Amino acid sequence: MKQLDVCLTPDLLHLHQLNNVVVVVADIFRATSCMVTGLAYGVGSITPVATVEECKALQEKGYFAAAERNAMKVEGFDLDNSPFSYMSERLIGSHIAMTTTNGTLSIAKAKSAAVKVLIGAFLNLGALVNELRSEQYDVLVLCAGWKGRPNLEDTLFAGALAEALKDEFILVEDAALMAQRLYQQGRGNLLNFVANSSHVRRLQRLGIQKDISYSLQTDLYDVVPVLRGSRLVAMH
Ligand SMILES: O=C(O)[C@H](CS(=O)(=O)O)OP(=O)(O)O
Repeated sequence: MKQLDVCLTPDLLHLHQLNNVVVVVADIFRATSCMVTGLAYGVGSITPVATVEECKALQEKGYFAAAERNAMKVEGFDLDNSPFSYMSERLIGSHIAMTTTNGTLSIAKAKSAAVKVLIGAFLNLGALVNELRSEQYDVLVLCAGWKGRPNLEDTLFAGALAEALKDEFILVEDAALMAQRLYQQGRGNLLNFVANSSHVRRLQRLGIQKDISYSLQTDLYDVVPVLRGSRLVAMH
């Protein structure tokens, strides 16, 4: 039987074997919610990069560029890290370069070794579950966390995936069981469950409220972003 494991933060990724593993990167607030939204709204591709400098270089080549650090847009870039910014008509068919504090760094860490990198959010949970059911490989959910620390919302998402796939995948390690049990506890009201979390408090301090409830909605979109070369594109 296939195995599903959870890496609670990218700083623990060195403990995981990624050969023949599909990695699902999750950064609920807000990078992977942006990626799913953008591709659902018709963005052509999103190139995740780890640094602001790499993002700038792609902007100079004609990409729309999204650069965020500590939840704020970096000066000189076109887009911030709000999913609502990815709903614009001007982005349909466009190529976006994106760097964020935690999410794109996690993708950069996973991409060299994984057999495939997929992007997960509550927004595309059902589509992702269907995709993973037909995968022949083990799955690792990589939670982006916050600057090397685990966080509640990404772990909840990992738990939602573990719960949905529990008949097809064995949950071998305690991190997967912890995530699953956390989700079982919180699923009745995700918004309430994350209310005092560090990321929610940080976003609220900056007046960013609507992204929180938006990103906790389940199954809004049928799109599964997959990394092809350096670009994330919609899988089907
Ligand atoms: O913009 C975000 O929500 C975060 C920034 S921080 O974690 O609040 O500093 O970036 P992300 O890479 O999407 O976690």
